[in-house]
Amino acid sequence: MTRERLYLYDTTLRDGQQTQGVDFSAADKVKIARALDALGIDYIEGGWPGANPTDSDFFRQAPKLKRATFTAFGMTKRSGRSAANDDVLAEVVNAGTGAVCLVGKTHDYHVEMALGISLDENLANIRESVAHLVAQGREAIFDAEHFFDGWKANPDYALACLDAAMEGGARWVVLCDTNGGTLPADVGAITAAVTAHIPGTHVGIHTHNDTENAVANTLAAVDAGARQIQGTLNGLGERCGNANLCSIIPTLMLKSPYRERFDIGVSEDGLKELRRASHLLDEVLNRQPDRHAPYVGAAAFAHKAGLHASAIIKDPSTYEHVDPDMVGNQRVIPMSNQAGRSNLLRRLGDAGIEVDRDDPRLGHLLAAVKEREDQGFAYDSAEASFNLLARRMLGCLPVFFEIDRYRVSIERRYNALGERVTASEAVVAVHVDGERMISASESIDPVTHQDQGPVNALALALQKDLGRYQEYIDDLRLVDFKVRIIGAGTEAVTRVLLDSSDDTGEVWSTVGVSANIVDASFQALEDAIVTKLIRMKAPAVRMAVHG
Ligand SMILES: CC(=O)SCCNC(=O)CCNC(=O)[C@H](O)C(C)(C)COP(=O)(O)OP(=O)(O)OC[C@H]1O[C@@H](n2cnc3c(N)ncnc32)[C@H](O)[C@@H]1OP(=O)(O)O
Ligand SMILES: CC(=O)C(=O)O
Repeated sequence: MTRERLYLYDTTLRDGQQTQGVDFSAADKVKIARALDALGIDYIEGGWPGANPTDSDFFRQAPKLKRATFTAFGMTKRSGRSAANDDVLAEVVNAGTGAVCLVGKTHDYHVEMALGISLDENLANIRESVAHLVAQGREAIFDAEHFFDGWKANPDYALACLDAAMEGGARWVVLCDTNGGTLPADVGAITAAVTAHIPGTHVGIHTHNDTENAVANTLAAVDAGARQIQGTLNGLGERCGNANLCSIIPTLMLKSPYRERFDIGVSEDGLKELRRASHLLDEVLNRQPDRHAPYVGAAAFAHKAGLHASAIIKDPSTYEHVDPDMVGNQRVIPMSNQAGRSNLLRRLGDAGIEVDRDDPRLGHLLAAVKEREDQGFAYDSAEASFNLLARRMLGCLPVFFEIDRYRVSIERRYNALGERVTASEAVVAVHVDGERMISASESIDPVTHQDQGPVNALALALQKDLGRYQEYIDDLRLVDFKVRIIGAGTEAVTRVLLDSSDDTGEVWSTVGVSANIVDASFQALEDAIVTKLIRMKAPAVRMAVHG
């Protein structure tokens, strides 16, 4: 079978920017465009030049892309003027990109209701706008807005809009499920009808995720002949999002029948960078990555149940649909009350702790994990705390410092401007190899001068002076903090999960459980610091007492 080329078109910087709460700066866009280019995306849509100052700025300082075609987005010309005299279109064309994508109406109702023009006038606007791009030497792409709904209402007219774009010289006509309500069988049937009329090598697909079917709809369109795929990183996009390229790309490369039939611009090495690109977007948006995202999520290859872990150790394919390494991800065998001995052994091996399968201490550790999970600890999320517990029970936990006591105070008062404010202070006393050190800290944000709360004050105090260990923890940062009340009434306890990081960019999670939220936080904090010291191979004062 001869292989065919599928083209990937990324609209993170345009449709992704239409997500509520997303507001890229021009610098953010440059960073994301570079990552997409490195990944092997064919077209990178940068935004709508002229629509807002950020997009205009971004196109002015457009990044030099190595292989992707940089694309500007706009709309077809308005009626009553020529394409050359339409000021909105002019700004789009003047951005000087190799390709230009214009959205145009293809649903007869929208033409008459939203644009208020005749159906023929709309066809002429599409044809002339596309021809104008081609006359300027640009690759022209036509985004056929509301195409599937339009087809259901009036297929002849929807198709006539595509024909008008093709007559104007469009390289691609892209079928858009703008409202995201079409289901895969309809997308497949309608796309097949289109590709029977216009060769699929000119047909693209743009789907929205309003029924959680954006990826399935995209694949249905490819099955029916579409050869350009529009989508976004992490499925960002208007309302519920667009088709997620982080799911589509590995599916095309690793799954039958796509891997046997198609080539895309992403190489095997590029595929390993997908997870990084996904996380880069989260970083830009200051969002926690979705742990359960297919292929790229931290839990995408996490095997919690004992039966799964036992078989995984014998052959990973027993519970994995692809090798995590191929998408730059890794297998995780978390510890939890679902775990058996196999989970435990695997997890210990990952942490560099070698134990014989028949070692009786394994049974004690397993029982301890299950008992502590019953109390509220969550070791499947807090791998670092699991490692510390295991080390303690197996007699290989280094002791660096010991907490003597801590104290936290919170005050609410009125400042000099008469505003109600809070102030948190903490004092921590630690012993390091016989030397007692006391540190105090208050928790004030240096920029906003706002109180950052008692846990932050404790963290600052604990990290302020650890004597000879101070140099090892200078780059330690707390990056996320989650609090959950477990149980109810007088039995309720607080669980705190803390994510920490350092200059390596790696993140580790720790957990604390107590009836007191500050104490639960302090436990998680102490585990985070001990983990950092172990990671840094800091010399221990001694080993913890076994068991
Ligand atoms: C399906 C999609 O997601 S397409 C992408 C949508 N993205 C955006 O809208 C974000 C960027 N848009 C904008 O910043 C603004 O809408 C602008 C700058 C483009 C236009 O702003 P304004 O001139 O103030 O118009 P406004 O946004 O109020 O309305 C859109 C106008 O475009 C017209 N229009 C809509 N689609 C088209 C089209 N395909 N071809 C021609 N005209 C169109 C509408 O009829 C309306 O005109 P009217 O005000 O005469 O009724
Ligand atoms: C063009 C586009 O974003 C849509 O129709 O959804």
